[in-house]
Amino acid sequence: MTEAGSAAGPGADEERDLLGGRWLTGDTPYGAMIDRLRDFLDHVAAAKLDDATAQALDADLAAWTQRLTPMVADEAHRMFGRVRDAPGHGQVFAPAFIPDQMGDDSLHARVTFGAFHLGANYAAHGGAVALLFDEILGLPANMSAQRMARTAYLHVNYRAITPIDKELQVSAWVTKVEGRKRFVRGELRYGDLLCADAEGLFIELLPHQQ
Ligand SMILES: CCCCC/C=C\C/C=C\C/C=C\C/C=C\CCCC(=O)SCCNC(=O)CCNC(=O)[C@H](O)C(C)(C)COP(=O)(O)OP(=O)(O)OC[C@H]1O[C@@H](n2cnc3c(N)ncnc32)[C@H](O)[C@@H]1OP(=O)(O)O
Repeated sequence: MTEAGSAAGPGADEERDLLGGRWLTGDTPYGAMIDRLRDFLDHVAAAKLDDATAQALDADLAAWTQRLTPMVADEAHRMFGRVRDAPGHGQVFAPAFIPDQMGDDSLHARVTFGAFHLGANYAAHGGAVALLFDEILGLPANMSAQRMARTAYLHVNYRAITPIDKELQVSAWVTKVEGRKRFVRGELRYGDLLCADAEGLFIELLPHQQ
């Protein structure tokens, strides 16, 4: 594999997005690998390893790092975070959200935080919740934009513990558009319980900022 587009196979989605890259679909070998990587990170985070297991895993990871090093590509040809129908669109740093409804100015999704996103006491890390909101609010902020909109601020209110390993509901909707400015609100719920809400300002970039 030398570049993302050619490696993705016949299932690859050639459509280009606002960032100038390609979107892939989950039925590609890359999509399957990313699903496994997310699951792997949750298993690493949840496990108590003995020394022999840690050493074996370290050796395997070192071999894979070496194998991947010559495949480093420029940003437009990278695949990470570009699997349209994978949880968290294949960005395993982000919690595993699955969009159910996506309009021009709103989004409803399910999300499950795993062990990888644990803060303490089986609750999600506050930074992971903020990361989720950046992704989830950023999508409707960008859907109808001509150019990419960047986060200018993101205000998160933590209202209750956000549990891991439970399916949660997350929503985001544009509340106001003023020139290049898009104001977006979001909520994260576990059933009737409001875990967190957020407000973000996203600013559409000028041509020279892209
Ligand atoms: C699952 C399927 C997916 C399918 C998706 C398909 C398509 C979508 C494609 C792509 C979208 C992809 C992903 C989206 C997801 C996530 C998005 C994450 C985005 C980020 O994670 S991105 C990284 C973090 N982000 C930064 O790295 C920003 C650093 N920063 C800057 O790059 C500049 O700062 C910039 C450009 C923001 C503005 O700079 P600038 O020079 O262009 O504009 P300026 O400063 O003049 O501000 C203009 C007006 O905004 C007001 N204003 C500015 N800042 C304010 C603030 N903080 N508070 C209140 N007001 C503020 C001013 O007061 C003025 O207001 P006024 O016009 O009224 O005077």
